[in-house]
Amino acid sequence: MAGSSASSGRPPLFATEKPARVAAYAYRLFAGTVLAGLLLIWLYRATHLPPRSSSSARWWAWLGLFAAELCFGFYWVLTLSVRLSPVYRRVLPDRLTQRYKEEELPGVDIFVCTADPTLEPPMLVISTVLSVMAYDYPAEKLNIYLSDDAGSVVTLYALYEASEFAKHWIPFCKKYKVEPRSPAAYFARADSPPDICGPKEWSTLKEMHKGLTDSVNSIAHSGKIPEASEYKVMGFTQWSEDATYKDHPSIVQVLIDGNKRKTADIDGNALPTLVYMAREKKLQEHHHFKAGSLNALIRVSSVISNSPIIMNVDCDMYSNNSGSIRDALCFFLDEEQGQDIAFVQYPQNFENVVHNDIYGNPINTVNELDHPCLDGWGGMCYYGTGCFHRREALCGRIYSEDYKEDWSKAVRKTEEVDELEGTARSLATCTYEHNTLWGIEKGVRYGCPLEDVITGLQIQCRGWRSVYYNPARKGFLGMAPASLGQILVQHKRWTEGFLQISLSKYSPFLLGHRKIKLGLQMGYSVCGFWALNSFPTLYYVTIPSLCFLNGISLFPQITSPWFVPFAYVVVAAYSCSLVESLQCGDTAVEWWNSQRMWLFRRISSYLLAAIDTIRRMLGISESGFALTAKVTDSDASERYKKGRMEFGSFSLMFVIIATVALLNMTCMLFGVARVFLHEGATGFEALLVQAVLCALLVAINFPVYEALFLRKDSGKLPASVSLVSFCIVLPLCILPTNIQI
Ligand SMILES: O=c1ccn([C@@H]2O[C@H](COP(=O)(O)OP(=O)(O)O[C@H]3O[C@H](CO)[C@@H](O)[C@H](O)[C@H]3O)[C@@H](O)[C@H]2O)c(=O)[nH]1
Ligand SMILES: [Mn+2]
Repeated sequence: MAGSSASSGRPPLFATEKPARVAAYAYRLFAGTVLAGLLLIWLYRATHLPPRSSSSARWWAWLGLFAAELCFGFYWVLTLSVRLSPVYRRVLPDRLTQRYKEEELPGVDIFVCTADPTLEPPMLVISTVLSVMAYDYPAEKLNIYLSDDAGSVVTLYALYEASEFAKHWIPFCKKYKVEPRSPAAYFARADSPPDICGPKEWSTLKEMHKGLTDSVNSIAHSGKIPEASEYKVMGFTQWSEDATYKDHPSIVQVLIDGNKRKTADIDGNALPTLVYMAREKKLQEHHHFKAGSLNALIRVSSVISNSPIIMNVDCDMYSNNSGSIRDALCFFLDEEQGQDIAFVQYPQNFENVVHNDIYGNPINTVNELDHPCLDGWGGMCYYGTGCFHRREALCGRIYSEDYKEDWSKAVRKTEEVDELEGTARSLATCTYEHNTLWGIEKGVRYGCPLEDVITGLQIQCRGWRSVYYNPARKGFLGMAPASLGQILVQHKRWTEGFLQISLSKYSPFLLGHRKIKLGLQMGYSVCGFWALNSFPTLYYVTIPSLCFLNGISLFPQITSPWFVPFAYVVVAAYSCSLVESLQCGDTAVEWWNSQRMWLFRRISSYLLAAIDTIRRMLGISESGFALTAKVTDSDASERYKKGRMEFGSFSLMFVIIATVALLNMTCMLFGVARVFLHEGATGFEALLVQAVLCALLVAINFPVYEALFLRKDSGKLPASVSLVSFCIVLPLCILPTNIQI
């Protein structure tokens, strides 16, 4: 165990553990053998280049493979950074309780973001809000802010209803220590009351929650709020008829003023402060998506509560662990090791993933292996949700050793709520940031679809550290997209963001030079260069198969000693990945599914992201933020549960996927037929590796063939995609390969 707070004489509030040394050495040894295999492959490619004169197609194909293998090799070296040096954190919240009285604990501001009441239903949003309102933390110290980028009256209505329901829900949670504290998640799972709770109390609350759900859903459906007078006196009056999602004034409404204690729960206890904010939007002003709303929240909260700790979650990511605030504080408040910690990131876990998820959604290996390694290098990334920040660090402060945080500093500039709301509104106008450092040096960064990662990197480059905390009871649960199209679009946005960072002056290697460790720079680049995998992968899954069809051999014969490094690298890499996956809790089917998703993402999302990034760098296009839908229609969600991939509509990404799948099937069928007809079984000797590669690609693409030929439901691949793919595959397969290029 590292880091005892020896000099302060106080026992530490958290512990850091490293795996046994022998495991680390064994991994290094293994990595060394794979590296040796890679070097031999490169050597083989360089020394066996076919003469150009005999077959120029073979020469070109060979060169391309060499380039692809060089790329894979370098990328693999980068990925070593997320396998060496993991650390695991454990918190000791009992010590925190012993050391700090409740009134000495710091204030915490929690930000929840939503942007569209259709894609993000208000009921989902308020379930998240209620879950964070019910944290096991003194209500006077807790302030919840909801940013509604749509400026939707329906969302405010839902939040108002939630504030009423909270008066019953929070005391219930605290009295019976229920988990999780999202009422929707709780009632979906619990079918009987907690032990000491009477059935009447439980069923009354359950009914009340059902009433809330029905009323919010029906208002969301109709888009009209009830005429009843109570709603008119609130911020509802501020909506004018012509306000739209993209054009509306700033609205700040304090729904529960924790300071005034006018509003108490049914037991007479204080409730956390609850604020609704819709920042101003104008068509001609760039609003910078989520980053813009987070920065507006930082400013608005600074005049209302100004807590030294800020936590932010996406609207679909409810708190699943009521102890998370205290856990996170163990890091910040540790006298010896906490001074330079800027943020504590929790992993992203999903509530809606099914067993043997077809999209490989459980990201267990990333959560269990990659992230602890980033932490080991001193800098877990900021992933935009489920993250506790030190306000000062988020607002641009450079770390210095003599800096001491004043945890009790929360200020409230005025007692009058009207005045407060007025000041807060002026901080949420779209002109406020003109000629300021907001979005550049202050707050969350603008101009990148991955505002979170670049912001985290910048904070680390200012001398701060971050930690990763992955407790057994998950801190947060969100919604994973459950349709292929949505996943690919989401990954395209992320990949574009990562590549943009990697190719800019904010790249981890440039910005982080001498500021963060080399291992961390490489760790960032693992995702940073996702996009660059796209070209070699696309090459590897098409050219060797086409060459197989045409009888062009590109790999050593199975009897040649050069076959050994190829076989070793592939078998070693894939078995290691399978073992890791199983160790982290995935099933073998999930591993196989995630390999398929890797392939799909690389040839579609990553490829288009790379192309779009180049276009953006040339000034041809601008990056946006395609919101991920959090609702799936019921047929589609049934298909998801049955493990059917959801295609449905025409998209360029589906065309690429279908084309690669069709191409491989054609090459396999006609390639095998050609060898047998012309050369007999001995003809396979030189083509065996390609035949196996082609067969594996056919096997992994099985769901695509199903969607192309077998399925009748509305999630199959549309005929237009099949048609375009056929039109591409056909000429490719009959293209003569003996032309001199
Ligand atoms: O203009 C916008 C767009 C989005 N959001 C909010 O941002 C969050 C994330 O959007 P979502 O569509 O769910 O994107 P995801 O791809 O699921 O988000 C992941 O990736 C984002 C970066 O691309 C991070 O910001 C998120 O935290 C991370 O969960 C949601 O709460 C949205 O309401 C806004 O507030 N304003
Ligand atoms: Mn999301």
